[in-house]
Amino acid sequence: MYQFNQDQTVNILQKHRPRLALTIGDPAGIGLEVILKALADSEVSRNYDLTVLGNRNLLLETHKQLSSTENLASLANPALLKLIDVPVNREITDQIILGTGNAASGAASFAYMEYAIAQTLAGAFDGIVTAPIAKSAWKSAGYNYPGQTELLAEKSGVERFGMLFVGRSPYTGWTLRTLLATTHIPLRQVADTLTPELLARKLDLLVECLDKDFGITSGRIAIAGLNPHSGEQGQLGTEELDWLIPWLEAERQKRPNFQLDGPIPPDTMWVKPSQAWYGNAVVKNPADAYLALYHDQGLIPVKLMAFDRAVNTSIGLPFVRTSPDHGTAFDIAGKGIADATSMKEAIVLAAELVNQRLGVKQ
Ligand SMILES: NC(=O)C1=CN([C@@H]2O[C@H](COP(=O)(O)OP(=O)(O)OC[C@H]3O[C@@H](n4cnc5c(N)ncnc54)[C@H](O)[C@@H]3O)[C@@H](O)[C@H]2O)C=CC1
Ligand SMILES: NCC(=O)COP(=O)(O)O
Repeated sequence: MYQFNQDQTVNILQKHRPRLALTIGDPAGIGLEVILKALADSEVSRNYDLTVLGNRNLLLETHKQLSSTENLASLANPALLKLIDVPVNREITDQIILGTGNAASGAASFAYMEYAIAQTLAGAFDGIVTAPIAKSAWKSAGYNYPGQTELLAEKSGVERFGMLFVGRSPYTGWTLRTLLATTHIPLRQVADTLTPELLARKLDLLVECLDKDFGITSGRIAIAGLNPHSGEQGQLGTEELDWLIPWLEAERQKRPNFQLDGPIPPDTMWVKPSQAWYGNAVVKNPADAYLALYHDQGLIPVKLMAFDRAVNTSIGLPFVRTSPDHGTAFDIAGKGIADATSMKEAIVLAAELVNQRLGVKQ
């Protein structure tokens, strides 16, 4: 039997074009616009095998509509795109109103996601890049999920998963990685939801992901406190003294490869990463990753630094999933002014993660 030598194998792997499904998200939002804009970039469309999952008529209508706005930007030619028309009842698509998320737009975006997940689990794609959906529209359509992440995890049969935001600084090239310990829950529930077991699971996932997806096997992880000034020795909240500090101490014994800093006062935790991001001060040792304890603790700084380019990455799934960090932006849908950088970054990162997992030299 013919045997490939190592160089030939590397060659074949190098030619692998990551096969990515791009779901169009909530069709009343800016999903189709940012996809058409991102795919107009030949670097993106040439290097990856991209298939849009959604609705052909909506794609053509969006292209026509955007071509007639004053804010004309380069758009991909819909005729040249690979597209799968996901079956959605015509009565539903007829009720989609650009700029207004409703039960119909929720039902449609849910159908695109379900289709993408099933096809990816069946091996048709290496990963999924999802345009934004509105959780409220899913709820109106009868689907009660906090977000796409939980649907992806449920359909993939995984219980350990996480929401990691990755942004590459256009100023310094430094990469900000922020994992959220809790995600879409009311603020009132955060303190009761956080436990040493939950944080240990998230830290495990983060360490695995740094290795598998970014080739980082040692370094520094910064972990936020919960209360102002990390509790100020119990005066401003006791979670740090009660369990966060002892938990971190135990983790340090278990993970000699990583310096675990924390609990860092949540307001000052973001000073060094912002300096590393903007390059306006010398930062000796910015962390390889940041663990924020709740949604806004992590996402306010991420969006201040990187709203135009951060990527939401689901970790712990059996395949790659990325998404832009922004939402459906119903207020600007159809106006032609949506910035597609984050969508482009989501596609590029998904492809890099696929290649990294396949062991392809990048
Ligand atoms: N990955 C996802 O599926 C996400 C979905 N969402 C959903 O999106 C919906 C709206 O959420 P919001 O909090 O209003 O956030 P949003 O990100 O949709 O909008 C916030 C503001 O940023 C602007 N904006 C957003 N993306 C932009 C872009 N690419 N270019 C230019 N301007 C942009 C909007 O016009 C708006 O003024 C919610 O239902 C939320 O659940 C929110 C975040 C992520
Ligand atoms: N704030 C992030 C967000 O809403 C993304 O949610 P998901 O739909 O990716 O789970």
